[in-house]
Order: sequence, then structure tokens, then C-alpha cells
Amino acid sequence: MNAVERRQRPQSVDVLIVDDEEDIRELLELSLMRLGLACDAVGTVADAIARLEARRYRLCLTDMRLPDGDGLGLVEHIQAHCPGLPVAVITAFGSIETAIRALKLGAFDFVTKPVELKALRELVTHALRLGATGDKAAGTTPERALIGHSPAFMQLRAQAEKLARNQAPVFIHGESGTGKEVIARFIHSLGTRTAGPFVPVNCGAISPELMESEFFGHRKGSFTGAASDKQGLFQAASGGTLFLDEIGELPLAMQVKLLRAIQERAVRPVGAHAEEPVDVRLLSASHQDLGRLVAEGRFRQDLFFRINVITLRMPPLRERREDIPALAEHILARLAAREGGAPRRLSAAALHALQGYAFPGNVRELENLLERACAMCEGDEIDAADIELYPDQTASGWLTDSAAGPFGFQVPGDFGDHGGGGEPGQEPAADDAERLRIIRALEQTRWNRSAAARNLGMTLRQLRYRLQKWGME
Ligand SMILES: Nc1ncnc2c1ncn2[C@@H]1O[C@H](COP(=O)(O)OP(=O)(O)OP(=O)(O)O)[C@@H](O)[C@H]1O
Repeated sequence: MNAVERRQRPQSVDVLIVDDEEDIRELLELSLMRLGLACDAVGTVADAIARLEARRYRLCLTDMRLPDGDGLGLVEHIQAHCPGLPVAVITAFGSIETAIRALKLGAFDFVTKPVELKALRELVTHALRLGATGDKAAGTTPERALIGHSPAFMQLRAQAEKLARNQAPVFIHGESGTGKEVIARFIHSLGTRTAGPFVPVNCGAISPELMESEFFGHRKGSFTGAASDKQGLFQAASGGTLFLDEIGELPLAMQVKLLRAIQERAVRPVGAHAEEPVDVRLLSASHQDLGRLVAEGRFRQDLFFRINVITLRMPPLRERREDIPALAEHILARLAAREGGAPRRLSAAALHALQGYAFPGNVRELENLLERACAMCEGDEIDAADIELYPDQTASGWLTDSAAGPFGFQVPGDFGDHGGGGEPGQEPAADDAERLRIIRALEQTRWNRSAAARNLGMTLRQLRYRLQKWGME
């Protein structure tokens, strides 16, 4: 660092650099200074802790191996003593496991050695934005309605708030209609990318032939029908979050391309000669057990590891029945706002009926059910008689601890690794469970697909997609 650069150092200190190699400390300091940031640089964990006690920083950037400890210890110290301070770790090339451990301990992000200026710039930009949005994670800013106060939901919410503060890919696992997209939006809204777009994609709804172009875009004339250049979903999500719902539905060929895009942080539009850099955070979700798909050879293990750095498990509604009254109230208020007039109330008997129901279609089914009930009910109060429940779905029949589900098998097959009982080998594949549920619903509605979809708590498009997949349409 030359004398002029030293004189230009701003007064406030933004970044604490922790690295035991002096030349790397200098290099990082210089690179960050050129981004207009002031730095302190130390070489040991003890010095880092002393500085953290003495000053406030906006980011801590630490090497992993230090003479008197490691970067993970410092990450833990910061979580405990300086909550809200983003900490990023510098890992040796190829040591992704260490990076993952750091992320799980609450690190914001990681960069690999040798540190590239571009990666460093991206990391710092997001970290400083995080500081600016830090209060949101504490819940002072209204975010998209996320209703639920049951212990299971509060735990999920706390995890999501923590995850919003880092850049790690998150896999959200849960049954249909549990709110996977809602939680993905929540993570996006509390993170550093909140000013950027949130782009949700249902991987199961894109035709395999168009997938590459949908994801990465295409150049005019690259195939019949490509009348002009088109941006892909990755480019559309740049600076924000790409949410890949039903990621288990991606064909293997597309999985390879997705992995490359994630690893390289770049995509090549169909018909283009060069790759374009993209800066997206990836969140993904599925109702399927990806581990099982990997074992069956239907999902690539390398992609699985890449997207599954952290898993969030969405509890089904029947495991958090305490949330039903608040959810119902929220939904009725929303329906009233749409239709006009005051929100309808639920009678005690109606609420009792709802709380005894298993909700195979989860919150989406509750929404559909209340919408129908509002249409049926004449007065201000919805009674039990106005609520049409899908038969044989008492909550007790669905309890995952020990009981067989309403169709005589363990439900839900896909969630056996999270507390479902029974011998693993005896569980049917999730697809089988879902197929049976859908066939039942179709039989009960005399194959009226719209009515069946409503009863199942899914959209007609989702039902048709599943029927097509099983060759039933
Ligand atoms: N905690 C919640 N608070 C408020 N609304 C919720 C909550 N959870 C789910 N919902 C509502 O339930 C519906 C289903 O949620 P969402 O689409 O996120 O579920 P999903 O798990 O992604 O479903 P699928 O797997 O079928 O795509 C949405 O209309 C959403 O607004």
C-alpha cells in the first residue's frame, strides 16, 4: 500500500480481515480499499476477538487456518458475541465441506483461494447490503404474511431468518401446499437480494424440449421458433433469487447443465458462443425425497450435494394444528378483501372440524376449503355444515409417528427420514402415495378433474401435469 493510498483511508472501519499470511492480508486490504472500504487486518483469532470487542465492523473476512485456532471458531464467536455482523470465510480450493460447515454455523458466504477480485466484490456488496437490511431479520419490517406460531413453525421461521443472512443454497422439503414457496419468498425478502427479483419456476411444468432455453435463454434463429433473442430464467433472476420448485422433476440432462451453471456462476444461452456471468441465489424445493431419487439414479448426486447445503423441512399442517385458527382468519380476511365486505367468522364447531382434519393438501387445501365454505354460507358465520371435508382424513389417521395413513400405508412415504415410522423398506414410493390419493379424489368426483384438484388442494394444472406424467391423460 503506498503513502497516498494510506492517506486516503476513510475514518470508519468497514472490514476486519483475519489472515496469518502478511502478503495476503495486504492484498485483501488493498483490493477492499479500492472498493472504497476501510479495513483492519490481523493475523490471529485472539487479535481478531480483541478488535471485535473494541470496534464495530460491517464485515469480517477470515481465513480458515490460523495459528491459534480456526475460522470456524471465529464464526461461532461472532454468532455468539456480535450477532448481525456478517462473517465470510476464505477456504482452500476444493474444501467445500469446510465451507458448508462454516455456512451451517452462520457464516454469510465463502470465497475460495486464490481470491478473485470479482468474487470478493460480489461478496462484499452482499455483505454490506445485509448490514443495511439487518433490522429486517429482527422482524421490524413487514414482510410477506407468514402465519404460524406453533413451536414447529416458529423453529422453521427462525431457521429461515438465519438462512436469509447467508448466500448458501437451501433445499426446502415438504408436502404439497405446506408453504414452500412462501418460505422461499420470506428468505428472499429478508436477505441482501431483496431489491432484486424473486423468480419462481416450477420445474415440472416446463417441457423438456424448451427447458434449456427457458433456463438460460436463447439467441435469435438458434432453433425454429426462436424469432428473437430471449432472456432465460437465470438472467431474469440476476441480482436476486431463483426458486426452483419441484427440482426433482428435472431431467438428468438438464441437471448436468444446471450444475455447471451453479458451479461456474455463468450460463450459455442456446445458440450463443460465450457464457454470460449470472449472480443468483438458488433456493429449491420438492415434495420428493431427493436422497431417494439419488439412490434410484433419478437425481445426480453432485447436484444434490450442491443444492442441498442446508435443508429446511416444512411441517405438514396436521403437525401444527395450533396454526389453523390464525391461518383461517388470515385467509378469510384475504377473501373478504377480494370479495368486499367484512371477513366471515368460523363457528366453534367449524373450527373443531378443521382441527380434526388431516389436510393432505395442507395450507392450500385450507384456502380452497374456506373459499368454498364462504360460497356456501349465507350469514357471517361459517358453520361445520358449510365445510366440505375430504372423507376419511381425520388428523389421527395421518399422524406420522406410528399410524398407517388413511389408505393403509405409511404416510407420507417421502418424509420417512423425518420421523415417519415403520421399516423404510415397507414405505411406498411417494409417487405411489400421491397417485393413490389422486385416483381416490378423481373417483369421488366422477373424474371431474377441476373438482378433484380443488379437493386435493392443488391447481388443475398441477393435477394435469401429474396425470400426464403417469400416462393417465
Ligand atoms: N405460513 C403461511 N402463511 C400464510 N399463507 C401460507 C402459509 N403457508 C402457505 N400459505 C399459503 O398456502 C398456499 C400454498 O403455499 P405454497 O404455494 O407456498 O406451497 P408449496 O409447498 O410451494 O406448494 P406446491 O408444492 O404445491 O408448490 C399459498 O396460497 C400460500 O399463500
